[in-house]
Amino acid sequence: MRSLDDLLAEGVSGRRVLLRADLNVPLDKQTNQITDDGRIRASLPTVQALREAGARVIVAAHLGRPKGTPDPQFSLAPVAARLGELLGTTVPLAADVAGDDARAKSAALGDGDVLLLENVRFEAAETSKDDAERGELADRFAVLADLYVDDAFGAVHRKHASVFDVAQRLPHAAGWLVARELEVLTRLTTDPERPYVVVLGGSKVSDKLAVIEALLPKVDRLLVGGGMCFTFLAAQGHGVGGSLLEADQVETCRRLLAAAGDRIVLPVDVVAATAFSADAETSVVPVEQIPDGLMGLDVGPRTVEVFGAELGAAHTVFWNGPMGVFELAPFQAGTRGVAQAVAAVAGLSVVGGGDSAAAVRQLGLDEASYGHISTGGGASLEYLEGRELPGLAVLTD
Ligand SMILES: Nc1ncnc2c1ncn2[C@@H]1O[C@H](COP(=O)(O)OP(=O)(O)O)[C@@H](O)[C@H]1O
Ligand SMILES: O=C(OP(=O)(O)O)[C@H](O)COP(=O)(O)O
Repeated sequence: MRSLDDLLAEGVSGRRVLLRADLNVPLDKQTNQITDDGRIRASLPTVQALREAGARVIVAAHLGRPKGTPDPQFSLAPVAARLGELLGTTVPLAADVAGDDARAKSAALGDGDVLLLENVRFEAAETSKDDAERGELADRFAVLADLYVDDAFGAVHRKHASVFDVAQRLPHAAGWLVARELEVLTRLTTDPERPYVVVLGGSKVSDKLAVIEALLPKVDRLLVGGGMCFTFLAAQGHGVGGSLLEADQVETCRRLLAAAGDRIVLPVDVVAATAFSADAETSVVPVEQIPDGLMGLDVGPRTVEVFGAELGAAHTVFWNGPMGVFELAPFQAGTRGVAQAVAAVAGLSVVGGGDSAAAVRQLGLDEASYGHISTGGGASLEYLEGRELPGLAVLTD
C-alpha cells in the first residue's frame, strides 16, 4: 500500500489532492453544533502535511445517512467552519459534491489551500450497489484532482464511490490516520493476549450483527449491550417493549446464541423509559420484565457489574458502541461504567467508533488510559473479523 510519505517524497506542490476523510461528527439536533470534533482533529495531521507540501487539498467526506439527495440537516457547513478554525484558515464549502461549484472552487485553489466538498451522500450514486452508477460519480471526483489520498479509516469498510471507485481512477495512497489505525489493530489480530473480550453496543444493529458470527471464534467473550442487545434478548424469548429491535434478525441471534454457549454475555437488567428524552421517567428492570410500554435505553447497574467482572479478567479488549443513549443524562451510567472498566484493563484496550470515542471524551474519562481510541467502529470490527475492506484493498492494487 502506498503511503502518504511516498507521495510527499515524490512532491505534491501545486498538485490537486482529493483527500477522503471521515468527518462524520455528532451534531446537536437543536443547535446543529458539533458535540465532539474528535474525527476532525484526527484528520488534521494529513491535511496539514499536504498543505505544508504545497498541495491543493480537496476534502471529500460524509455526514450521517442522508437519503441520496441534498438535505440541509446533513450539510457539512458546521464541519467546514470547524476544520477552518482548527487549521487557522478559511475552508470554503462547495455547494455540491462533484458538480459545477465543486469544479469551479477546486480550480480556484492556490497551493496550500483547502476546500471541502458537500456531503458525498447527497449523491445517491455514492452508496449505490450498482458499479456503473458509482463509477459515474467517481469519474466526476477524478476530474477534480490529480491524486487521491484515503484517510477516512471509519469508512474503509464501505464500497462507496468516494472510498473505493475513485481510487481506481487516480494515483493513490493511504493517509497517516489510516496507517496508524492499521498499526494498532494488527496487534489485536496477531495473537492477542487472552482472555480477549469484545464489547459491542450502539445502534447500527444490522451492520454489526453480521460481524458477530465471524468474530465469535476469535474471542473468549462477547459482551453485548446498547441497542444491539434487544434482538438477542428477544431471541431468548424475552419481551423487549418498545426497545430497538431488528425483528428479522431474531432467528440469526437465536442461532448465534446456540453456537456461542457462554461466550455471548447479555445484560441482566436495563434502564427503561417511556420516551427517548432527558426528562422521561426511568426505571431499572430485569431483562425478563421489560414492560410493553417502555423501551430499554441503557444497561442497568447489575449488568455493569457483570460486564465489569468479565473486563476485569481480560487481557485484551476491543469496545465498540455505547451501552446506552449516553447523549441523555439518565442513560449514561452504563456507558460510563463500561468505559471505566475498559480503561482499567491490564493489557491492550482499544475503543472504536465515532460515538464510543465521543462518549469517552464527553463522560470526562482520560483518553490516555486506553491503549488506542480508533475513529472507526464498523471498520475496526470488520478488520478484526478478518474481512477484506474495500477501501483498503483498492489502495493496495
Ligand atoms: N438502547 C439503545 N437504544 C437506542 N439507541 C441506543 C441504545 N444504546 C445506544 N444507542 C445509541 O447508539 C449510538 C451509537 O451507535 P453506533 O453508531 O453504532 O456507535 P459508534 O459510532 O461508536 O460505532 C448512540 O447515538 C447511542 O445513543
Ligand atoms: O460513523 C461511522 O462508523 P461507526 O459508527 O461504525 O464508527 C463512519 O463515519 C461510517 O459511517 P456509516 O456507518 O454511516 O457508513
